[in-house]
Amino acid sequence: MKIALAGNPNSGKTTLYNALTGSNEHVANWSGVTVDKREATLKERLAKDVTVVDLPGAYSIRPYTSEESITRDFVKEEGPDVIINVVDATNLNRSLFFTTQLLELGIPLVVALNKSDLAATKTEIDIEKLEEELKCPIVEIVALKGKGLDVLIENAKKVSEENTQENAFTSLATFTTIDKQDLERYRIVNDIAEKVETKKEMAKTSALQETIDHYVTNPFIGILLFVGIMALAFQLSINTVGLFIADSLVAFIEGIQGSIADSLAGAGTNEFLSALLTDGIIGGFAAVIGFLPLIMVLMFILSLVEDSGFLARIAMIFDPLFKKIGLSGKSIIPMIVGYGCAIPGVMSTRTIKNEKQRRMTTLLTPFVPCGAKAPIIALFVGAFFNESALVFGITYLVAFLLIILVGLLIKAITGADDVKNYFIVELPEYRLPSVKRSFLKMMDTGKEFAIRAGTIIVLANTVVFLMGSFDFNLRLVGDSVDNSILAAVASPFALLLIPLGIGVWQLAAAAVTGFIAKEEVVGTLAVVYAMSSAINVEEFELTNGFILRETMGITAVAALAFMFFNLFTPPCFAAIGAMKAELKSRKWLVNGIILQFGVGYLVAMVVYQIGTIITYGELGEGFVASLVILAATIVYFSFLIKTSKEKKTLTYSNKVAFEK
Ligand SMILES: Nc1nc2c(ncn2[C@@H]2O[C@H](COP(=O)(O)OP(=O)(O)OP(=O)(O)O)[C@@H](O)[C@H]2O)c(=O)[nH]1
Ligand SMILES: [Mg+2]
Repeated sequence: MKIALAGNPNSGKTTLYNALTGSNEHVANWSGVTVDKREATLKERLAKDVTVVDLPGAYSIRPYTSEESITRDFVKEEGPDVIINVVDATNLNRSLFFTTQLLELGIPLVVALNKSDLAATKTEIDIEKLEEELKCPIVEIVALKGKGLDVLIENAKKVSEENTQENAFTSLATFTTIDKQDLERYRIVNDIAEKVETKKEMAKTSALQETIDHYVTNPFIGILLFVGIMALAFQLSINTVGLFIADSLVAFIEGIQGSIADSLAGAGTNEFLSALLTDGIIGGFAAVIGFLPLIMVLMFILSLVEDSGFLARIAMIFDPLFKKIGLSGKSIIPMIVGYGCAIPGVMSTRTIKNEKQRRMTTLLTPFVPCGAKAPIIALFVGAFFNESALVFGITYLVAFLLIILVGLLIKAITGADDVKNYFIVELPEYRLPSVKRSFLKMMDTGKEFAIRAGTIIVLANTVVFLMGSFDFNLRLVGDSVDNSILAAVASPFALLLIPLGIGVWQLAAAAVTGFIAKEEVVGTLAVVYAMSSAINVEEFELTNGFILRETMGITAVAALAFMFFNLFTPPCFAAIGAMKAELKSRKWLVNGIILQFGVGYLVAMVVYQIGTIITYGELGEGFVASLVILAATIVYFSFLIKTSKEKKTLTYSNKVAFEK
């Protein structure tokens, strides 16, 4: 037997799916989380040989977005034996529109009235009456707590065996146009909802929520809170809890590293080989994995914040700005997802139906610093700044501001569409975040991070170590690393980075390898400076990471520039692959990558040059070159914007001529 879970976005389908099958698919407090279908076997305890399919949320059987069509295609073409229509009981009226459409398919259907825990405080739904109206069984459940699942599955089995699903809404078929049919459907659904539902007076909690929202959605307070929370998250992850765990972890790995080095030396192993193993492979791995506890604690806190509904408020604050750049509030969701990893973030742009908005969002999402970029931020703010927590919070804010500015730029270049943005961000309710779910998410991110550190990163570190150990004649370079292949390959890139204050081949090599995976920036630094110990968490407690500062020989302002360069140039190759899949246009992909490069480079350059003048009262390196680059960029973009305007007027006059 195959059961399909269908219903409106955010109704709790995936929560139910996880509860029914024991899976751990991503659930979040907003619409459009699931963008593809998923299948798993029902827990044996409930019934044997049953497959459950989780589908993306849909408002209507006639799809508006590509993931909604996944839902339609599945229920129409693959014909599940039963549909469980997950209905958010706090939103009955809106949900029934889709329910009536599902009933028309004639597939056995059970309505799972979900979130009945929340609904209890707000409305009262007469279940029997509703069953009569819809002519299908209705089961109250709380997916979150796994309540009512037995009854739900029992009913699903029963309707599937009877297989006599009636369509209670045959009258609708007589309407000739879709629009008229939809209007009539709204009317019918409204009637039903009125008959079966008694709304309670606004509960105290809702009133409190409104008061809170009044303050939190004030841009000034909201953004301040956001920076504060990020700073606190940093403080907790790097200075207390995360540091404590990281300390033991790194000490453990270094212990292993030491004893391997000793035994290799004892066995008289080739010096180069033992260095490759201990400094290159284990050292680089340790440098990256040392950040694991930090990332995990950070993800745990962010996941709590996300679950509480607060992140959606931050999105709200940016909504008017987003509308100004021709995006809608919907574009915010991919960006919130993107703080974990840009790949699912970019993938969730699928929920945006307007093509231009979808493409813009795809290009803007990677500007959000993902989890893999967090070690870079932590390393540099930790080593170079006294107020590291604050700088950490501000970095995320800079990312958001950059998104707005780059959005404006894209809009200016591609020309504004005349799309009206009716979309309103649905503000999920505040609630106590689930520690368990945040914990699971943290473990998930941690696992991913550890796997990457153990595979891609180890591989990349090995290559970097080898390139750094040999010259082109394949002779060991020993201490004169400047003669190595790595130095030779990275030096041309370093030239380009001079106006950014980071024209050092080691840093260039780190930035380039960052495209394999952003953690590798840290990994490469550890290998090229043979300083896994400088990245060792203990050093964060030292006077501002003096060692790191001295080894790199760059100023704090240049460190900031290096960090921004790595954060805001294009994401890793895997994320670029995701961008390619969602953009579905070579032109957008190529120009998009050029744009991301330009932006990351310019931001870093401007920060370095202006920062150097302000902080040290002198001109930065490559000052003249930077002026030339800036001027050239301005000319280039003005040209792009101008030609786009001309093209627009051209098409317009063509059209007028045609109409004449
Ligand atoms: N209070 C309460 N919250 C629930 C319940 N079931 C789900 N939720 C919450 O509702 C939100 C949405 O849950 P999801 O399972 O992601 O919803 P979905 O229907 O899969 O959403 P899309 O994938 O976007 O279509 C999450 O914050 C859940 O924790 C429930 O029974 N009670
Ligand atoms: Mg889902």
